[in-house]
Amino acid sequence: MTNQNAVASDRKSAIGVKITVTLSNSSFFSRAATKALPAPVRGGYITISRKKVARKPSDTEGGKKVNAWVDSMRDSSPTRVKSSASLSETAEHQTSWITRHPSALGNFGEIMNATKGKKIVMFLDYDGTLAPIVQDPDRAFMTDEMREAVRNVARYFPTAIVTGRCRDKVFSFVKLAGLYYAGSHGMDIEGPSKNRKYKKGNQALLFQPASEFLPMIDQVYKTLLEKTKSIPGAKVENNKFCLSVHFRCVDENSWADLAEQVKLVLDEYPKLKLTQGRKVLEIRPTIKWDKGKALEFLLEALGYANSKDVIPVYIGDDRTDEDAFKALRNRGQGFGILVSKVAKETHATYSLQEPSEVKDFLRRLVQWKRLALRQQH
Ligand SMILES: O=P(O)(O)OC[C@H]1O[C@H](O[C@H]2O[C@H](CO)[C@@H](O)[C@H](O)[C@H]2O)[C@H](O)[C@@H](O)[C@@H]1O
Repeated sequence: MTNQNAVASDRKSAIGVKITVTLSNSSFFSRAATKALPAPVRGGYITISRKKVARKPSDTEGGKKVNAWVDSMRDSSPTRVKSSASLSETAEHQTSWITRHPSALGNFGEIMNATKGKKIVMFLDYDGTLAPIVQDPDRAFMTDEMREAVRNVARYFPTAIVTGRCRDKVFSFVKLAGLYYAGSHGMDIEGPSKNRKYKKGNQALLFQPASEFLPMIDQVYKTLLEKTKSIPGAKVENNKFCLSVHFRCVDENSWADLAEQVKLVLDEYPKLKLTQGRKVLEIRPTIKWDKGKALEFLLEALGYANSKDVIPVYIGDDRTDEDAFKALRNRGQGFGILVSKVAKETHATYSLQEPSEVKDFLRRLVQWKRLALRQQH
């Protein structure tokens, strides 16, 4: 592991004064998976159906790549059940999936029994988890009730928002101080510092392992805006250390064209890579950093890197959240909860159907904690 340096800054934020952290050979970077993993799970999502959609000619490597992105994006956005899958097969599949990934609400007692005497640390994805998926990414607001649930959870448990979004943007949605915010898929982490290693007076933690990529990301953002402006519905979002190219409002027949434009731009930047989310292609630096690494980093910053008494709980809905679910499996500690109504291959242990169930889960967690505290006194 090379050093991960962030630039010192004295810019004030809602959370406090930021400081730089320099991590060198931190144990969590090199920790091998020591605990047995459950049955291997392949990444990605189960394809429920197919729809005819315009494809690029696939006789070139580039064409194949574009087709693969488009197919994969459709597979990762299984919003429609198609006639090709018989209803009974689908129902059977769903039942078997829910048996493997039972409801975190239905199994709340079992989960809480496993956490007894241990410190819960909460990790929450934003889009599709705290806020429902909507057409316009700029209007993906969380409800006041959800905000209240998160505020209460954070009163009792260290809580982090881990998102692909720009950190400032997600803060403007969540509007809660005292939490950790890991934006740009964990490439921009800020929050209160508990670990003395990271603490200097009242200063907070700031960790930006991809800061050297900022000028490149800005350049690509401008190029992508230009190259995609003629495709109706296409939207490019600047998430500071990464970019999102949105397909949600683009006609499916133009998906291949949009993907092709992204590919042509990306071809010029070998230090950037592409990942996929829900009707979105995400461009990010090739550094080995993701939501799983962010989770490990935050546990270390909280002083729990090697603790046996910590239960990290990660709730997320997207493919990029799988890195965090995997990190928990590798630690043999805590559990992931996938937010999904449909069967998806996942490393998460439990499931919840939608953000309103996430809110119910968070509320029950707070009630349980309050009861436990009352019983202690
Ligand atoms: O890590 P997350 O918090 O889940 O962020 C992932 C991406 O979420 C946003 O896009 C998604 O939500 C939008 C609003 O509901 C929706 O319109 C879009 O189709 C989804 O992909 C966000 O806009 C992206 O920048 C994030 O990368």
